[in-house]
Amino acid sequence: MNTTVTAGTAGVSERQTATAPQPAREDTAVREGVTVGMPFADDPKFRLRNVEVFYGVDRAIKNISLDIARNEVIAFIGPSGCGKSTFLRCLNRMNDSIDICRVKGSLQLDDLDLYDPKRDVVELRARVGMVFQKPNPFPKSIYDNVAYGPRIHGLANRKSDLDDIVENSLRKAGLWNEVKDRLDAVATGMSGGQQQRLCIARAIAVSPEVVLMDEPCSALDPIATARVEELIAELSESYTIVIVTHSMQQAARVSHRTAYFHLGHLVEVNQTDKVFTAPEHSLTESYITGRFG
Ligand SMILES: Nc1ncnc2c1ncn2[C@@H]1O[C@H](COP(=O)(O)OP(=O)(O)OP(=O)(O)O)[C@@H](O)[C@H]1O
Repeated sequence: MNTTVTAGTAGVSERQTATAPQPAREDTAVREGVTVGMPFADDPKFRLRNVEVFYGVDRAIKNISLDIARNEVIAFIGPSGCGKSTFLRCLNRMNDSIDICRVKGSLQLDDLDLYDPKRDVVELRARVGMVFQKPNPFPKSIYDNVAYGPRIHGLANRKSDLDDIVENSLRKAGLWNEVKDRLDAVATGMSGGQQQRLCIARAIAVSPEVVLMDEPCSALDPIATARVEELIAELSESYTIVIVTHSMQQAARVSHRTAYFHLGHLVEVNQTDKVFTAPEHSLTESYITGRFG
């Protein structure tokens, strides 16, 4: 990661310096729109301000402001139902498919307004790819799973170009050696871990800038999980990665910064080692020490 993250209080002051004295441990109160730690970044990939998400009349995300730096891996953690997936899905407008869902606030990817009504969502999702909890390969061949996106986005003019994209994507996903002799085999016949790496290959085949991962290892065994975690480290050299995880060990292993969500609020964002060794907010501490969750 090559972007400086900065301290700040959402909606109040974005540009306190990173070296400003840290406040004493916050009490257990959550103050709406206030996030302790380092929620902001210089020259961020995503600039998200005063984001609120409603399902009907229920407010699932409550005035959250956050920057996501270029080429960082940021982990979203927090108790079940606190809004991690809802917030993640705002980043490539996955929530659009839920009729009762409404998103408010300012959400920018570079200088692009994500929620501009004229935005081409298919194009946006090519820039901001997604890997889901359960591996979901298409019931097609391994080759066609990876070639699907480049084909619909017209990224390859010749068969040999498409072959190159498929091979490179499978290599980056750490799967090439396992599948190069059976590219025509149906993808649903692979192991769960292989299927998830195939889904990662499929996501990166369209050269996204960001990969969103919603609990990508929850259906995998420890060996397949370790492989995907290694892959996240390798991919972070080229992509910005946002990962929702229930595993604090996983957040600690793979991410640069960790964001702690609580009842729709973003309570704390800090460098991952700080979150797990010296959290600033007492709610973060309670969660990481297992007092609730
Ligand atoms: N499609 C939906 N319709 C209505 N409410 C929803 C919908 N999806 C999520 N919610 C509600 O929004 C809130 C946040 O849910 P979300 O799934 O984002 O939380 P989460 O932190 O990702 O949870 P988990 O860790 O259990 O996956 C919850 O109260 C949930 O019930």
